Amino acid sequence: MAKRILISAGGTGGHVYPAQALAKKLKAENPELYIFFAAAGLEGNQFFDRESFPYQEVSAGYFPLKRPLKCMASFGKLIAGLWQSDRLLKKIAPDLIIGFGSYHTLPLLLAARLRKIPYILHEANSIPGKVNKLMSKGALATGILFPDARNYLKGNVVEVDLPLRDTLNNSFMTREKAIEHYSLDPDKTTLLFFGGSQGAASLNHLAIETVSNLKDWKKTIQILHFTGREKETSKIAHLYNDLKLTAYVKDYEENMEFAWMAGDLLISRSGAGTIAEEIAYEKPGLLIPYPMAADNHQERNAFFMSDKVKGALTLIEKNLTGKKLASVIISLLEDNNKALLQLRDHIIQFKMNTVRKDFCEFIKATYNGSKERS
Ligand SMILES: CC(=O)N[C@H]1[C@@H](OP(=O)(O)OP(=O)(O)OC[C@H]2O[C@@H](n3ccc(=O)[nH]c3=O)[C@H](O)[C@@H]2O)O[C@H](CO)[C@@H](O)[C@@H]1O
Repeated sequence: MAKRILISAGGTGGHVYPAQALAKKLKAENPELYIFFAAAGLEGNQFFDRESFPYQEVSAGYFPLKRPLKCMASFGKLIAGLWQSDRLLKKIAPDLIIGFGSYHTLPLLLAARLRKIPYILHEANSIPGKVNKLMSKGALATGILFPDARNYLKGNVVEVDLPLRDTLNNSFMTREKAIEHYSLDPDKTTLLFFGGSQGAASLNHLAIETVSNLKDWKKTIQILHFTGREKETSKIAHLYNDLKLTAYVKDYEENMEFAWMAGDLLISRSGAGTIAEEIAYEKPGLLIPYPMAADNHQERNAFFMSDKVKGALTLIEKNLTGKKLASVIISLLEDNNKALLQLRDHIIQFKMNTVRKDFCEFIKATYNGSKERS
């Protein structure tokens, strides 16, 4: 197996969390392994744990084709990033590079290709981003989470899992412990609201409008809400309080294992990480895709969960009001959560019928196979 691995991932939690989870898993299996992180946006990144791994910031820019000035500035950043990456690769001399997509990783992958260093990609979304589309041809392999992504990629494309943070594999966590942690009521159904790793102002607004229409259900439901927005947290907590609803509200949950265990119905964006965790924890969801996501990939992610897994419903934001969302929630909770439990059964069925390669094992097998062939 490779002795020196460089991982490139930057940006939001959806990219950085799985990259770090993979690094920790590889390192736990082989403490001798040298792992280095490099990408744009690592410095100051709230999701990247700068204590755990050596890293270097690399310049990169994105290319919004309708904004030529921005593209020109990005081109300068890309050239600078290529130069930095080339110096870094010379210094670190990795045997293998693993890229988690997005423009943050482009200079490093281009430099790897020029130096003929092998690389493996991970694509978490149903519709891959431009960098993975461009770079998949020269990759040893690309691991995908959603089957549809295959249609956009070249080379060896294999379905794998999304590495989850080790805290999410806590087998000692129970619903009782999690409910107690938030001082919630074990007999109520918990609606879990959050808007991805960065929060979503429109989802926060919708949550308020929705629960205002659920007043008659306050003996049955309670709310767990991570706003992602410091400024909005206390206002939202007060509103739930005024509605006399049992609720726990905070900006951001670092220990999502509590949230996933305490939640009974997820109401969130449809980022890849959210869906992977939703399946892992067998939690039915109401998924409201972020309408501005590149190529509308969140909508395709959500459709996978609602149409293939049948463990969630996809609700399109532009057609959605709090009243409508409340009526969907009620339809799931009627008859002692009958429809909610059906959604959960579908997730369990899906898990039983789906075997996914572990991305960590896949990397080792792919790298070793390539060495034997060369
Ligand atoms: C706006 C946008 O383009 N978002 C993208 C971004 O989403 P985003 O960064 O929101 O990522 P995901 O939905 O993939 O994952 C969210 C992660 O944040 C964690 N979490 C969330 C709230 C909280 O309080 N605490 C916490 O730890 C969740 O447990 C999960 O691990 O990357 C994803 C993976 O490429 C894409 O699918 C999304 O489309």
